[in-house]
Amino acid sequence: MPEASPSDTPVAAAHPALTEQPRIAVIGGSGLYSLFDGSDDRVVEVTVPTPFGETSSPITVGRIDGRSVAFLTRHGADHSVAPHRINYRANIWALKSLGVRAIVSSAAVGGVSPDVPPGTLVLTDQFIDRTWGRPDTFFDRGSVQHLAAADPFCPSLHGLAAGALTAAGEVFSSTGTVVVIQGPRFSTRAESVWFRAAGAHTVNMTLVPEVTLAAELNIGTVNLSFVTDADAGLAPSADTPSDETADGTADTSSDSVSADLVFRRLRDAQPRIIRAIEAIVAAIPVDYEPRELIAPAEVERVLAYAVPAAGAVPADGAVPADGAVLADGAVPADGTAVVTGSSDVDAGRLLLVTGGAGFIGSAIVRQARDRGWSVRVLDSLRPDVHAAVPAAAGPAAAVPSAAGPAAAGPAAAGGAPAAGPFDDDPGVEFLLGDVTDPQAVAAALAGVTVVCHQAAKVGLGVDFLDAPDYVASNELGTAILLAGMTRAGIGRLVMASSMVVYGEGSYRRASGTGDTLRPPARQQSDLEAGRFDPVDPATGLALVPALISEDDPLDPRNVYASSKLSQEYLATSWARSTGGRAIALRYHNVYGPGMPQNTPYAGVASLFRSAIERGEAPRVFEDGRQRRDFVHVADVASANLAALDSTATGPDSTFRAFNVGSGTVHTIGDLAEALSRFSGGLAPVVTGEFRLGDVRHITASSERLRSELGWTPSVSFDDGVREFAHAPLRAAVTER
Ligand SMILES: CSC[C@H]1O[C@H](OP(=O)(O)O)[C@H](O)[C@@H]1O
Ligand SMILES: Nc1ncnc2[nH]cnc12
Repeated sequence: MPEASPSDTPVAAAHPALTEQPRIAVIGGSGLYSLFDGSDDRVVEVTVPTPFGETSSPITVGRIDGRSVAFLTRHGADHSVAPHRINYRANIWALKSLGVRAIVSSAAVGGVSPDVPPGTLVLTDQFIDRTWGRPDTFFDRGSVQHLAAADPFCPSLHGLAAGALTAAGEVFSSTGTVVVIQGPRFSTRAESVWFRAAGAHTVNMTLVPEVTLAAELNIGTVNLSFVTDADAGLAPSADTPSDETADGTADTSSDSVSADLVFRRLRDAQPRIIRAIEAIVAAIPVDYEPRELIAPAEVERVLAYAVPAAGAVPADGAVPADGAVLADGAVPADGTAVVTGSSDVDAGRLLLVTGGAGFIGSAIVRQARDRGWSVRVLDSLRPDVHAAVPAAAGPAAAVPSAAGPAAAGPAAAGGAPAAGPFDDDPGVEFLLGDVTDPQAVAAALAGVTVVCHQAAKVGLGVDFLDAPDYVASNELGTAILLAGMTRAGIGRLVMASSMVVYGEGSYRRASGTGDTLRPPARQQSDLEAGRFDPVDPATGLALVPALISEDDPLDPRNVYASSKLSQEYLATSWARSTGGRAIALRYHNVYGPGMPQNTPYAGVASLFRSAIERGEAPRVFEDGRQRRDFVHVADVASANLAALDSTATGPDSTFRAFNVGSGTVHTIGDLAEALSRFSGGLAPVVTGEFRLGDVRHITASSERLRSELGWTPSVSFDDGVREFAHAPLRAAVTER
């Protein structure tokens, strides 16, 4: 029992419901869902909100041997949190915030070595990590820290625990290397044999990253494991006398692992395990000081991360306590990134917007910030779109990008933090880098909950020589992003697609009879002769344009279009093979403030606006009667936010495409006329010129987006064009 000392004086509690700081915590593994006597009215239950989301369970604070001790059960009180989905960061951050310095963790383990047969208590002192995709550090943004992990468990707590168990008359193994597997499945026989050959004694699913996260916050951990089973069955070996079966293999089937066996053995052993835990707790001196493996100032910085406002994360469990998916919501507590109290389920969490410095991307970033997200932007600031490029602050060892000509510019920064377009908002982290650069993508994905993929080379382009750049930027970029997401265990994606995947719009026969149909690509000779409208081959009459729906056939007619469709197919394959949820938003004609001007990739609204600004008449191609759906960029951004929300729930392995259009049909001539009128510029000139790759009419039904995601556009054509007539465009790109 510890001697009373001056530092025995209770320390003021960090939580309003507590009168004293618990310096010691017990984390209960399987079978250990409560520690204190329920009838003890001094036991207090607290729910600690964290920057990383919910803890596995509320934390109970009671007394062991006169000491205030916090208890948290790792899988939740009803064992509802699977090992790979435990929100380890939330659990450890919450304990640290209460003042905990020492953790006694309990775990059920399988024995893979004859040294630790079922029934053995083991003081684990080493691990081999076979987990993946778990957010496993507090230092993945802002400041990078590298934990010295040679002895991940605290040697002094280990010594104290060994002494306490010996004094209590326990028989135990004072050393043990655990292999931590991803779970929730158990190991194959081959894996089990391999673990043993690698020198491991036990196997478990939860000790990593729990112990290293605790160490990152300078909390010492001692682990008490109970061997419940012989894993896949001990492999025969020279030093193992085994019961042999007829075919000569070892018969350890009675101890082979099953969940039932684990829970049964834990139940039987529970009094012994609790006695051992109590003995260890009692042996920890009140003045125990953990190792300072990380500079205290860095730990303080993590502790100072802003906690989402109450209500930002529903308490009803709508957001699972899921470290792997919820990932990083941590933001510096400088007041700038604190959640505004929105009821957004993802508020405070980290959203990656690729291409977030672009016209549409930056509108998404702004709306996401308004909704309480933390946002990271990965953007290469392509010189063919972005006029002014800040100097890269990244490493000199540039990682070349495959994005073709554009890569010669700032894209080579490899995902380094850089001065960028969001410098006025510390809640936005800007990384200069290209989605075709796997290292930049890996850096950008760290700690991310959901990805909004806007980075792309857009527009009809100059000529076919643009093809490699379209394919590299859009197809290869998406493949690299999806591979990175798979590696990082991120399962939610919203991506920018385009109406161009349909090719020509949808039409009906003049008679109104029959299904909708799709005319073939227009002929040069027809266009030269001013025959712009597709005709019904059967009657020679002009076809009547109809709204296109997501189930209409896909018919990409240029390289840009095929690259967008390929992005959709990649996302479909990714969702199918990883269990992810992907949404593609097929944008119709987006316009609004911040549109890039005078590039071959700019939309028609920007070309008209630029002409008017130069004092020229907007030049309208064909006869100006081409029908389009002009949708304001703010509405496109809100569609993205609705789509991002919807990926938080619903079935896994899904891909769904949605049109994004205003629902009102206008002609290109209407747009030119309205822009001239609202800006007081020259009236448009209808030139009869044409581009072979253009389609005649294409207008969207956005019914699916409205009915399934509850989205409605908020900017009317008149209001939007009036504003756009005077709104700033993105700076002009000059030759470099
Ligand atoms: C049926 S095994 C369940 C569970 O138990 C073990 O660990 P812990 O005691 O930390 O919960 C195992 O690794 C699994 O996580
Ligand atoms: N055999 C085993 N493998 C992984 N985790 C376990 N927990 C208890 N037994 C286990």
